[in-house]
Amino acid sequence: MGDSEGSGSNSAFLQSFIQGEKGYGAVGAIFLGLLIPVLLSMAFLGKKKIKQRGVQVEVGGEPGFAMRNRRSSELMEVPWEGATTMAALFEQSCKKHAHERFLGSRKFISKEVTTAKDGRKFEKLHFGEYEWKTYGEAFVCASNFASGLVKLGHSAGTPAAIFSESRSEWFLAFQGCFRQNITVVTIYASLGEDALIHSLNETQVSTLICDSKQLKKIAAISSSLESIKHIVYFEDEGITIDSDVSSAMSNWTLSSFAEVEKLGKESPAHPKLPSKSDVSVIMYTSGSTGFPKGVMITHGNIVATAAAVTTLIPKIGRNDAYLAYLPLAHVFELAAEVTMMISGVSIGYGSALTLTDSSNKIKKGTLGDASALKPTLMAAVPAILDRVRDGVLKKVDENGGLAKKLFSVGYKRRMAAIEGSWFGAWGLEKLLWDAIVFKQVRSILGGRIRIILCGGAPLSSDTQRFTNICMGAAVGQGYGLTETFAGAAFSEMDDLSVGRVGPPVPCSYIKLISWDEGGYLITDKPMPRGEVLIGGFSVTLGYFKNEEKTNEVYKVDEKGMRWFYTGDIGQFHPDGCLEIIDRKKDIVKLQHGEYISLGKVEAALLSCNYVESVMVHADPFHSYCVALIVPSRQALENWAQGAGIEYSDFPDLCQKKETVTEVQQSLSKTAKASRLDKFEVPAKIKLLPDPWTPESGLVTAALKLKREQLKAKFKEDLLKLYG
Ligand SMILES: Nc1ncnc2c1ncn2[C@@H]1O[C@H](COP(=O)(O)OP(=O)(O)OP(=O)(O)O)[C@@H](O)[C@H]1O
Repeated sequence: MGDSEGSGSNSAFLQSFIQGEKGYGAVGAIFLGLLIPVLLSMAFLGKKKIKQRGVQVEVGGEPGFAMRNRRSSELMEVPWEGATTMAALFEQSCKKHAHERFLGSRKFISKEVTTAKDGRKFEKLHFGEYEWKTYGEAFVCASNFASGLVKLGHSAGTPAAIFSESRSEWFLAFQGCFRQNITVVTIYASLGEDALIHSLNETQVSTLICDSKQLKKIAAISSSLESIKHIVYFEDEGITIDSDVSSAMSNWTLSSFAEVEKLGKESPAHPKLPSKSDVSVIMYTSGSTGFPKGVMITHGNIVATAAAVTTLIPKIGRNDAYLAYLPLAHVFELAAEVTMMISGVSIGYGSALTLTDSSNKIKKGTLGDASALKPTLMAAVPAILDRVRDGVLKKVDENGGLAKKLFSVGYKRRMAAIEGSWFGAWGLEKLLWDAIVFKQVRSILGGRIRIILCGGAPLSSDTQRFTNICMGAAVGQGYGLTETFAGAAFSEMDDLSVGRVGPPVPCSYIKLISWDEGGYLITDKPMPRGEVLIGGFSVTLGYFKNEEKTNEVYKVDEKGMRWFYTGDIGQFHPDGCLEIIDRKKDIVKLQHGEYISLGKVEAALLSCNYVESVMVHADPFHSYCVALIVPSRQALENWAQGAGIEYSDFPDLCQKKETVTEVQQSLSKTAKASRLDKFEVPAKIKLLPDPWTPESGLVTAALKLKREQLKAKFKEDLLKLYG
């Protein structure tokens, strides 16, 4: 009774308010207009249940806090019965999708060299449409290639190496090798001479498969290569083989991919198929922590990761097109392409330098790879997405005026919606912003991207949001290592949170163990924290010819499960998702006992407008850190112009006292906004004019810092900063 009276009087009150009994009608309507959504969203938030994505699980081995994917109580090993090896998976997938498009390459039309105002020369390429091989044709081609290798005389029991940029022949040669159970050594096309010689000799490779661009490099080191007998090269139009190259290789056979394929077609060999425990790949790590290590990956490891990841990409299938441009020698790209293959996706190859219509190597007026393919899926490492974001924001800034205002309002409205607010832009308003602002941004990547797989390094929250809003794509963040054939954690597409890498993939467990020395404990509140261990079918055999290192970081528990100790530090959220918060090797204890996490500080400083690349260095015998910075040329030159600074060239601008002060002040602001501690803000900095590229050996192919190489190259500068 009381209740009904209460509600009756309430409704009477509201009624009178709306009807304007006291003259407040319009104000009342506005008030209600605001109040109702607030009440509704409070009610909604109150009821919102956390979606459980990972489930705690009891496992063997060292005590810790372990999690599995909620989807399957048993770890997943294969995508379907009988597909236990890469060779079986390839054959079955090719049969299943025989008439679908599989591997696509763009037709080369012409090449020209242009000269910039400052005299620098640039190669510009003109490509045509994609030309495709179906799954069925790819199987025939790989089988012929395998027979060709036998006919060529490849010694059974020795590995073959692939040393090339990503392209369809890479994938075909890779699959071909498995039809004769040949282990494949993968090598980055950007690898320097010493590391190349080391990896080829260490693994005693007898057949080296490469793109024709690499032939000169190989000829130059031919006298240091101990085991090579055959070279197979992928032909490229416009590249001919010099006589010096063939004479340096006179002790070896030298054949093109097409010749080997033809050889095999003429004399087919019986397939010699592998078993799941055979080593399929020896993959060298990217080398962010020192000299690359050769990881022995079994057929079972590849199959398990691909099977698990396929279940996590909604509606993946033959209607999808995947843009492949990252190096296949990196585990993340290889795992992604095998996942695509399982699902009958078409894979179109491109390159980082020809990706968009305005890419460096694309001739003006011709289409970049993304415009030609119009992909629905692609992979990226965070550094690439950061660059896309910076590029778009710079362009918006340059345009200024109404376009900039609209972008800013649209972005804020969509951001509010994505972060769960009822007041953000949903429904029709979302469509409107997409049409007037974001459609143009999306067209850079062909306009159809629905999911971007991102992994290999931490992705900043800003960039993840930018990708969601401007690219209209969900970001599937993958966490993994070469040692676990990528498969460790993968975020789900309906999870709109940032900074996390999702629950364990269904083929692996993830366990946190306490790291007392670093102060990360599984008993920590509100979330358990500790070193990340990965156990299950994706965990590889260990390091090639390095038992000591293998025994240090791989352990088998009493139940026979293999665990890999990653050295990464993570924490588990209540929904079972993992967040990577640190890396053991990146943590330095300063003179007064504070711990500084170099990676964390670098990630924060990268959001400073002036910073293109940064390496923070901390000497344990000092109480502060210092930093090497490659500044953003355009940002610095704009500032110099505005501030009336005179300089002869960019290196001169970088060494000016005023420039260093300006960048340092800006860094302090960024550090403050990111809530860094005082000891985390670099006390001194050195500005370096030349960018760090994989070719310079200062960053990995996934664009991660190679600290040891950077420290060696800039030893004098670092000493001076501490002087
Ligand atoms: N999504 C991610 N978020 C945060 N860090 C990641 C993510 N994915 C990978 N990483 C980092 O990358 C590492 C694995 O990289 P990779 O296997 O390429 O070798 P590397 O560690 O860079 O090279 P090396 O072992 O030679 O130093 C992980 O240990 C982790 O530190």
